[in-house]
Amino acid sequence: MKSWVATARLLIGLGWEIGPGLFTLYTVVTMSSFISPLLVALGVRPLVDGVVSGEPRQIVAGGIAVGVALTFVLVAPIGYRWATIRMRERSSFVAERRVLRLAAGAPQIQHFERPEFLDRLQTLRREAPDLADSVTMPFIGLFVVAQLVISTVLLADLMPILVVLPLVAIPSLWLSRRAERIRRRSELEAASQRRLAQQLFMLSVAPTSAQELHVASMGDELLRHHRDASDKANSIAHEALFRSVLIGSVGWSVFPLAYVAAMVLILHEASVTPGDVALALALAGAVVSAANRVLDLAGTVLRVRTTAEHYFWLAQQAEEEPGTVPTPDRLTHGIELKQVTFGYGSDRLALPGTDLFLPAGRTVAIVGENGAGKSTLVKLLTGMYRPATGAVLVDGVDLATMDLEEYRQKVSAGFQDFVRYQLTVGEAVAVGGLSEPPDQVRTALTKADASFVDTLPQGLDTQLGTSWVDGVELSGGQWQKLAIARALVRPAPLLMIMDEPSASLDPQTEAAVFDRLAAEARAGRADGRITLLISHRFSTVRSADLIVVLGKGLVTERGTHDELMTTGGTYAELYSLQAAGYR
Ligand SMILES: Nc1ncnc2c1ncn2[C@@H]1O[C@H](COP(=O)(O)OP(=O)(O)OP(=O)(O)O)[C@@H](O)[C@H]1O
Repeated sequence: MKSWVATARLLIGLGWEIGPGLFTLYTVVTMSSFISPLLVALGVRPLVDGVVSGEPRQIVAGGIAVGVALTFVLVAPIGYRWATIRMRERSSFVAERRVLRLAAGAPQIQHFERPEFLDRLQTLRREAPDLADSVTMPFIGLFVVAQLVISTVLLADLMPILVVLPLVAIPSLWLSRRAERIRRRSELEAASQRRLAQQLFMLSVAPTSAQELHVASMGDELLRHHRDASDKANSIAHEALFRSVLIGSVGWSVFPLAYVAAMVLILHEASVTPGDVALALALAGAVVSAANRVLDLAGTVLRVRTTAEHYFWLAQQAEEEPGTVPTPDRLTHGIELKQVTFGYGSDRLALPGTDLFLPAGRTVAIVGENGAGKSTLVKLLTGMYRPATGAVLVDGVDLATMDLEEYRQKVSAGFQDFVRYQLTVGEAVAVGGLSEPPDQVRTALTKADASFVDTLPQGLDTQLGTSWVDGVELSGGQWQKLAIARALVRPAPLLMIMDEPSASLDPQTEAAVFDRLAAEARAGRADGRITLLISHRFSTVRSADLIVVLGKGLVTERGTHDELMTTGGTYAELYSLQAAGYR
C-alpha cells in the first residue's frame, strides 16, 4: 500500500512540475470523458419511464442528464486533445530532468560502477515518458472505481445478484499482474543489451571516435555488434510481450461473457419496466467503458508502478544521510588516509589498507605504475567514493561525517579524463567554480597558459564543439588547458588535485603551467592548502615537497626528490630511466 501511495505522490508531483494549470485542466477534461456514459445511464431510465407514463418532471430531469452527457461527449475530446498535446510537449522533459537529478544529484558517484544501477537507469530512461503520461492516473483511478461502484449499485437496484458482476474482474486483474511481472522481468533482462547497443551507437556517431573507427575500418564490425545486441534485447522483449499479452487476454475475456449473461438474466425478469431495460442497456455502456478503463488502467497502473519502483530504487541508492560537520577554512594538520580499503566489486582491492599522510601547506606528488591506484586515491580524497573500511581524515575529522557539498566547494581538481564541455569558452571554464566572480575565469585562463582563447573568433563567448553550426573545435592540448583553467577557477581551495594534467601539453607549456601551479601552491601555503600532483613524468614532480611512490595501492616509498634518489629505490630507478631518455 505504501508503494501505491508513493507512486501516486510521484505522479501528482510530476504533474505539478509540468505546470499546475495545465495539470488541472488535463485532469478535468480526462475525467469528464468518464462522466458521460454514467449520466446517459442515469438520465435514460426517468426519460423512458416518463415518456411511457406521460410524467413531464421525469422527462425533464432525464432529458437534462442526457443533454449534459451529450455536451460532455462533444466538448471534452476537443479540450482533451489540446491538453494532451501540451502535456506531451512538456512531460518528457520534466521526466527526463527527474532521471537526471537521480543520476547527477547524488553526493557520491560510487553507484555508477554497479551494473544493476546502470540497468535500472537505462530502463527508467526508456520508460520515464510513460510516467509523465500517467500523471492524472491517481485521479482517474479513483474516478473509474467510483464509476464502477455507481454502475454496480444501479445494477444491484435492478437485480441484487448483479452486485457480483465486478467480482468477475478479480481473476482478470490477478492475471494482469502476472502478465506485468513477466514484462518487468524481461525489461531488466534486456537492459544490459540495450545499454550495449546504445553505447555502440554513441561510439559510431561521436566525432571523437570517428577517426579511429574509420582508420581501423571497424564500421561493419560495430554494426554487427549493434545488431546482435539489439536482436537479443528484442527477442527477450518479444517473448515476454507474447506471454504477457496471452495471459492478459485470457483474463479479460471472462468479463464480457459475464456481462452478456447478466443482461440475459435481466430480460427474463417479469417485473422490469421499459425504463429498467433502457437503464440496463445504457449501463452496459457505462460498465463496459468502466471495465475497459479498468483494463487499460490495470495494465498502465502496473507498468507505471514498475517504472516508479525503478525510480524509488535508484533514489534510494543515490541517497544517503548527509554529513553535517563543517569543512575548516584552513588546514592546520593535513589529510590522512588511515588503513583505507577500497575495491570496485572485483576480488582485488585497488587500495588494500592504505596509509598516507598529506601534510597541510605542502605539494605532494604521487607516482606509480599504471593501475597502482593513484586515480582511485583521488576519488576517495574528493569524497566521490567512500572507503570500504578505514577513513579519510581531514584535519582529524572523518570525511564521511562532513558536509560533502561544502567540502567540495573547497576542493579543486583537474582530471586526466577531463570533460570537453560543448559550451562557450567562458562557461566551460566557469563551471569549475560557479559561485566565483566572473573575472576569475580570465585569471584562471592566464594561469593555465591559455592565451589561445584571445585568438578565437568570439574570445570567451566562442562556442565550443563541432556539433554547433558556429562551434569551434580545439586541439587536445587546448582542451586540456581549459580543463586546467577550470581547476584553477577557485582561488583558494584547501585541496588542489591535478591528476595527470599535462599529458597533452607540449614541454614548454607543461613547464610554464607547472611553474604557475607551484606559485599557486606557495600562495596557498599559509592557508594549509595541499597541492596533489599525479604524474608519470618525473621531471614535473621533482620539485614537490613530498613524493610518494604507490605500488598495488600501497605506499612503497616517500620523501623528497633528493632523499629518494639517495635511497636508490624504484623512484630513483625510474627517474634515471626517464632522464636518460631525454639525454
Ligand atoms: N571503474 C573501475 N572499475 C573497476 N576497476 C577499476 C575501475 N577503475 C580502476 N579500476 C581498477 O583499480 C585499480 C587502480 O586503478 P587506478 O585507475 O586507480 O590506477 P592509476 O594508478 O590511476 O592508473 P593509471 O596510471 O593507469 O591512470 C586498477 O587495477 C584498475 O583496474
